[in-house]
Amino acid sequence: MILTLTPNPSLDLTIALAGPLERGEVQRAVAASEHPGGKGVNIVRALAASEFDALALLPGDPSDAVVRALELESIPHLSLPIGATLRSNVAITEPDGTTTKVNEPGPTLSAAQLVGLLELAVAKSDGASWLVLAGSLPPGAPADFYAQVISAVRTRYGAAAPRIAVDSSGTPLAATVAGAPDLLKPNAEELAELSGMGDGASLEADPALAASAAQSLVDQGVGAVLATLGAKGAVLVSTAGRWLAKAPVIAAKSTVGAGDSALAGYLLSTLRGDGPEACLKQAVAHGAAAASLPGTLVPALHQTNPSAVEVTALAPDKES
Ligand SMILES: O=P(O)(O)OC[C@@]1(O)O[C@H](CO)[C@@H](O)[C@@H]1O
Repeated sequence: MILTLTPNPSLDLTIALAGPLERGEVQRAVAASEHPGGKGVNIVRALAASEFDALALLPGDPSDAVVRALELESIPHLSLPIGATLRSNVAITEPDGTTTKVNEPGPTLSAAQLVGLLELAVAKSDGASWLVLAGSLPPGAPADFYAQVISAVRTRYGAAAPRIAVDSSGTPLAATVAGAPDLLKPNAEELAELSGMGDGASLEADPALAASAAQSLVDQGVGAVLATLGAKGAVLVSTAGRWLAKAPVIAAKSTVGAGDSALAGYLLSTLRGDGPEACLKQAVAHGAAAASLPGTLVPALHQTNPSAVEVTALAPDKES
């Protein structure tokens, strides 16, 4: 089973425009859709669509729109009541696939509620294959909240602990590196910030540089880094090697949730017992399929085409 923890989930509203976004103008939308979101929620939506056993843990009252949407869509979840309304995030998509995202901060969680979420993650980790710590942290959470969860789960289960993946950003992501998670899934910008090498644009343009940046995290004890590089594809770096997967050419409709789908594809591929190259292929196939769907729709396995993804091994850095 794949377990995800999303401390700051959202109701994702996607608004599609008929033309480019014009700042300061009134524009008419041609379509709008709403889905329960947050990175870990999207990962479970993608896994459930492919009938993989997955469970999303999140804060949220039974009456909250996010929790009700999860019920309605039959997405496996367990929510911890917090007595506050979860956030709404907005994505505006243009016909060429350009997506502008505005995310609310989310409700403040008390120390007791955060302990409740951490304890829920520890309890539900029993027998799980993966635990994914996903998304931003809500106001009130300490920056090392994910690091605390990693430590608590490993203390509780030792060698039987699930493998731990982190899909976050900024300080909450950086604070997990010392805890040696099994997998990090940064995008180019997050990888640049985390490694101190280049910037988002330069890592997307130069996958070898992205691989070097990922290597610097593996050298610090991270099990593997799956770095998504937008339309360029993704690189996977671990002690076993480094690979680049080129993304197939697609007509992008909305990139929201593409990275989450890529991680879902990678995780389900590990559960099939695939090797690193096949896992990377499935990740990029899932990400591409998600980007070609409108809004935050996530693909099922049968909607992905891993055979269209080309994977090549990358040479190690000269000094490593
Ligand atoms: O504000 P965060 O937690 O970093 O990201 C939240 C979010 O943008 O991530 C998902 C897409 O990856 C969306 O479902 C959601 O709105």
